[in-house]
Amino acid sequence: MTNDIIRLTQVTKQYGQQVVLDAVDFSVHQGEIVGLIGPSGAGKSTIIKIALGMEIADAGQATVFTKVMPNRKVLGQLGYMAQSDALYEQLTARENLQFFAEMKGIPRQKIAGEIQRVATIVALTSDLDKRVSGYSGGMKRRLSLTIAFLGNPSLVILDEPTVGIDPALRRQIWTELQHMRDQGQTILVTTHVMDEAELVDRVALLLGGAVIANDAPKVLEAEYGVNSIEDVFLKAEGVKG
Ligand SMILES: Nc1ncnc2c1ncn2[C@@H]1O[C@H](COP(=O)(O)OP(=O)(O)OP(=O)(O)O)[C@@H](O)[C@H]1O
Repeated sequence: MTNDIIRLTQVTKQYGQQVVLDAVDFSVHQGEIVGLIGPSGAGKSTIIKIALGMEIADAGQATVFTKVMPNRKVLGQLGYMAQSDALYEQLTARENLQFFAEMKGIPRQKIAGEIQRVATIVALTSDLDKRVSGYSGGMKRRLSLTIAFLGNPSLVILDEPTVGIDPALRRQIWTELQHMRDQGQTILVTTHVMDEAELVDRVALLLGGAVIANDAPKVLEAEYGVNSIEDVFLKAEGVKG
């Protein structure tokens, strides 16, 4: 389909004897929030890394914006937040943001305003001039999130973005993600927080190396005869296990 922003076709990935992804088909369409869920070790980060071209599939193919990955040109159009923070600890948050904004090619005269905009989303404006080494874990997650938002990329990929973030701010971040989606941006997010999985447009459940369910939360709940995505997850795991 032409509006596939991410498309994995028959992707297989093996580490040693362990088959993590087994001929997975998975796509994310323009202007939707897709939540990728699954038990720890199911291969969620591996899907993301293959989509980004950071890992190479043993078989199958990943495309982003119809370009076969890895492809450097595509990277400028997306924002990525990894599961572990990759920040310059000895610099302030503002200096980190300045560095990443320049890397992304944001025009110099727009950088200060852009830093203010993304810091406001995660309530970091009053801490921007502190060194990252003095940041708490949650503050570092929030800073990583702002880096992914810099420049309003058309595709945002977030690996466990709200770990260590308190409930009020978590809600604010989800409101922002939905706003971005309404503006036409595309978002892929992994989460262990099942309440968050209720907020996405489509949930993909990864289990046993395959995407075993892939639909709107309410559709999946009806299909499984339960009232929450948490129960879909538990029921699916129970059936597989
Ligand atoms: N570089 C690697 N070398 C060997 N095994 C790996 C490597 N990367 C991932 N794996 C294995 O692949 C499996 C899937 O890992 P992955 O990080 O994709 O899972 P996940 O679903 O993101 O887990 P979590 O929710 O705990 O973050 C795990 O069993 C992991 O140990």
